[in-house]
Amino acid sequence: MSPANGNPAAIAIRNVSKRFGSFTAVDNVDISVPQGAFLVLVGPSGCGKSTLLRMLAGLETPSEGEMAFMGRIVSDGTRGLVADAGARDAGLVFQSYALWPHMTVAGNIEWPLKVAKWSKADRAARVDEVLGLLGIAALKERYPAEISGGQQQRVAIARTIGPKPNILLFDEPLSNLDAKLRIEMRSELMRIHRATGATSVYVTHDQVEAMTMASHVAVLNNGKVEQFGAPLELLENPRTTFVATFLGTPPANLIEVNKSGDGLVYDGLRLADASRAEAQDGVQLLYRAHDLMVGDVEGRPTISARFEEAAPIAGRTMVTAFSNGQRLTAMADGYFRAAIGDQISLSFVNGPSAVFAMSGERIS
Ligand SMILES: Nc1ncnc2c1ncn2[C@@H]1O[C@H](COP(=O)(O)OP(=O)(O)OP(=O)(O)O)[C@@H](O)[C@H]1O
Repeated sequence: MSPANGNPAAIAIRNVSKRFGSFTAVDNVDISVPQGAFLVLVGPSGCGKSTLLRMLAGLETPSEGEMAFMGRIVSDGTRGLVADAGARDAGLVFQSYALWPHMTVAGNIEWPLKVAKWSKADRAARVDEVLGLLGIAALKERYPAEISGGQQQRVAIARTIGPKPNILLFDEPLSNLDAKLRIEMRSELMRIHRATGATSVYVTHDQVEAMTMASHVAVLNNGKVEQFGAPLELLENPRTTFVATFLGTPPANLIEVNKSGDGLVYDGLRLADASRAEAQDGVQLLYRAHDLMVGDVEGRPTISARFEEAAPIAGRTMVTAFSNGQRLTAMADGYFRAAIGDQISLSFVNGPSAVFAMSGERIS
């Protein structure tokens, strides 16, 4: 449906909450994305992402708030209104493929087109088109039991995009695939998203998936949106410690420090200027892994830590070590090895990239 005037958001979620009894699974979520956006809902298990997606799909009714696609209300909690799946113009891909076992690949893809009353000729042309788009034309006459898990997932995606929905909804669609296939399918999905021109919403607990695929990311925690924005904006400008430590690879370090004189001090070591903490006495400093280097660096604060593990990444090494019971992630140039339990030096080569109150809110 075309917008009446201006450019309404392809998807607008307005103050939506969902309660199950006295439990609030989705808490006053308010986000909008433009047409063609790839919105990723990311967060730990139980944070409410699937419930939010199920409301977008029309499988759950909001307890409060409303959802609009292209300016048209599709769910309204106050009135208990939920437009059915057909009227929403949205297609859903689950993590389980749920193909119809008694139908061939072509039959599976054709079925929703039959339901939507496409002509026979149009159906045949569209089935061939999406088979080509997903690179599975050779599997056309096979049955689901005769193809691999990765191929089944492609068929499920082909079946969903067949009727050309304006909105594509994905619920952890890659979680059943092995690591290599998952990376391949990530780029495939992006290609399909662009080729269809649809607006996509994608649920995952995998922050790497979120950062690689998204045009917009909503980080959810306990049913609330902790932060919403472009992936790099969230990485460079996290508003809370939750966002700062949930996003980013390798994981970031949060170091608790206290004010002492004009400095912020960790274990007797001055790490930053006290002015960074404003009026607070104790704060948390954020250091990305590359801000903490293995070894002594002249003129930089250095601590001793107990070596735990080393993982080579692109010619460098990600090192995990413990200091005062705290897990730290640092980088070493080239390949680095030590015996578990060895004491190693870690240097803070850069200042903290952010300062947070003990409550988790950003200060500076
Ligand atoms: N039908 C239901 N009745 C009661 N509680 C529910 C229902 N559906 C979900 N919940 C609860 O709501 C919360 C959010 O669930 P949801 O499935 O949306 O989380 P999620 O972020 O998708 O988690 P996961 O990554 O584990 O799938 C959970 O605590 C869950 O137990």
